Amino acid sequence: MLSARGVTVGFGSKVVLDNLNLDIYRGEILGFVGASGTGKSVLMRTVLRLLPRRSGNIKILGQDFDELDEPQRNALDMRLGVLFQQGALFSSLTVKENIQVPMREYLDLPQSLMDELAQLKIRLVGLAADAADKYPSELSGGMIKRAALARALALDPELVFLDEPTSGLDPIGAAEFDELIARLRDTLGLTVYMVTHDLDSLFSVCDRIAVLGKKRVMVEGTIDDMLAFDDPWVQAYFKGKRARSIVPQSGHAGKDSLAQDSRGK
Ligand SMILES: Nc1ncnc2c1ncn2[C@@H]1O[C@H](COP(=O)(O)OP(=O)(O)OP(=O)(O)O)[C@@H](O)[C@H]1O
Repeated sequence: MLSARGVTVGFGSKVVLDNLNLDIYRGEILGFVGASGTGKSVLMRTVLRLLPRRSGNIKILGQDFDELDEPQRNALDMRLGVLFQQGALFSSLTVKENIQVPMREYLDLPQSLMDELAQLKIRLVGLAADAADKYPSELSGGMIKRAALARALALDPELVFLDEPTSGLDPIGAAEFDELIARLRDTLGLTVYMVTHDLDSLFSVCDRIAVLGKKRVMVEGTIDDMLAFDDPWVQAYFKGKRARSIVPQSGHAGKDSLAQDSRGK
């Protein structure tokens, strides 16, 4: 679904990502972690072409944006969904209107059909029907995340990018959001790229984890791969006090067995 090779990104004299490689496979939920300021958001924005890269190439759904013309780029963009940090909803638009923004941008549909589609997405993410006409300021943090997810799903994408989707949610709200993501992956066949600091999310819903450090993906794999990886930050993150309360520290801990110990289970 995504293949990044030799990606280098910087600002002035500062190199943030250096010769980074990353793969995401169809149908998986990939958890992307790394210390604050290591470049997780920069990579996501680079993949989405919101930031330029200095070198390397990125293929999404088998296609390289650089080799596409404008209509082909739009067609590829429509197959991607994005949930930015804090939801990034337009504050002057209702939930329904926010969900319809990508529809207006890419499709030419009658208003009545867009209204029906927006209601469908609202129900899909577990919001009440009357959320449609509310403004973001009238929503709780959890509702904002769900509304933003509904907008990310507006065009039935195949690959969804989530930037810290559970940050700011209480543990129960975060667990429910994780379950929603897993259910949507199972029912819609989504592939999910999820930047997160949330250990519970990593242990309960992610199929694989990639760790960003030293300006590249240091290690990709299962929790067992993380536990076995010899790097001080990775060891501290996955074997630290908080992690120990969630994840069994012996090897061979599959995702299912991990899930039993995770938040809310
Ligand atoms: N537009 C920009 N111009 C200059 N520097 C930037 C820009 N965007 C990001 N950076 C720098 O790139 C580095 C990586 O930032 P980024 O936001 O990707 O970190 P992150 O890993 O997502 O952090 P966090 O987990 O705290 O969200 C930081 O040092 C940041 O200051």
